[in-house]
Amino acid sequence: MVRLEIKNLKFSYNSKPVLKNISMEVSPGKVTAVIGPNAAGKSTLLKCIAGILKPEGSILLDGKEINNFKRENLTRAVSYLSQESSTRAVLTVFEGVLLGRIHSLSWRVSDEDLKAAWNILRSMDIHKLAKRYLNELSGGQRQMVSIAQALVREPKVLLLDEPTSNLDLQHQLEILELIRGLTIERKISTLIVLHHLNLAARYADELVILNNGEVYASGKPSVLTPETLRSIYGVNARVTLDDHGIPQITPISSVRSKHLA
Ligand SMILES: Nc1ncnc2c1ncn2[C@@H]1O[C@H](COP(=O)(O)OP(=O)(O)OP(=O)(O)O)[C@@H](O)[C@H]1O
Repeated sequence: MVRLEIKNLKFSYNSKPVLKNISMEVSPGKVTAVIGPNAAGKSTLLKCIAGILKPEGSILLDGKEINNFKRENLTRAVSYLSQESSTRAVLTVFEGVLLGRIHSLSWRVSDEDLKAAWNILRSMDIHKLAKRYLNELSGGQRQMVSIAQALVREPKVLLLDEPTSNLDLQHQLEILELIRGLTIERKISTLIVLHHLNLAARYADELVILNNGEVYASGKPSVLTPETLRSIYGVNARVTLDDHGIPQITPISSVRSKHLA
């Protein structure tokens, strides 16, 4: 169980500021969704937390700066699934998932590693793909395998960048249910970038709305109000609450649109 804290995070690409003083927390056993328009800085934020980019400010795991972690300890604790994960290696699905446990694989694959790979393939209902080659899969199947690679490591912190972007509706729901279930069961601190606002409202405990490199608002899904959607996304939308008090968003028009009411 590891608490993730981010304090005054700043990052620039070639002196262009992309993250401007971000502070937020992700609690163990909770799913926090980062939402916001294109180019808001969502992927950059995840890359900073994963240790791929070196920002200013603090990223703390249980109060310890990630800069002070040895690389192997950071990759053991934090599992990161990027937006553009692809592999050119000629591997089967099973081998690819097994590689997700690279931190524990030594010269010999343990029974525990094999079991963990099978278990995750089964729980995602993709075990029938086990012997297929990764480069022969559909985009959605490949995305499922990438998610399996991230989960098989049994991380303390899970960072997922648009993990459901290529999935059909049934798989989107199944995967988000699985991620939510594992987050609660294993007390993972899960941070997930999602564009689909209704799914974010339904599956996340907390939302962080990024806009132009800053936290515009954060809190329970009820932060998604028509005013926020208009201000952040430039859309007119209706927001109703379902039986559980979860906001359901119906987009109506772009505020720029001249043709729609
Ligand atoms: N490698 C890079 N070099 C220079 N600028 C970059 C690089 N990667 C991203 N940027 C810029 O940083 C800003 C934030 O990009 P980022 O990918 O973090 O946004 P995002 O919120 O994840 O967007 P999207 O929803 O479109 O995926 C954008 O203006 C983008 O053009």
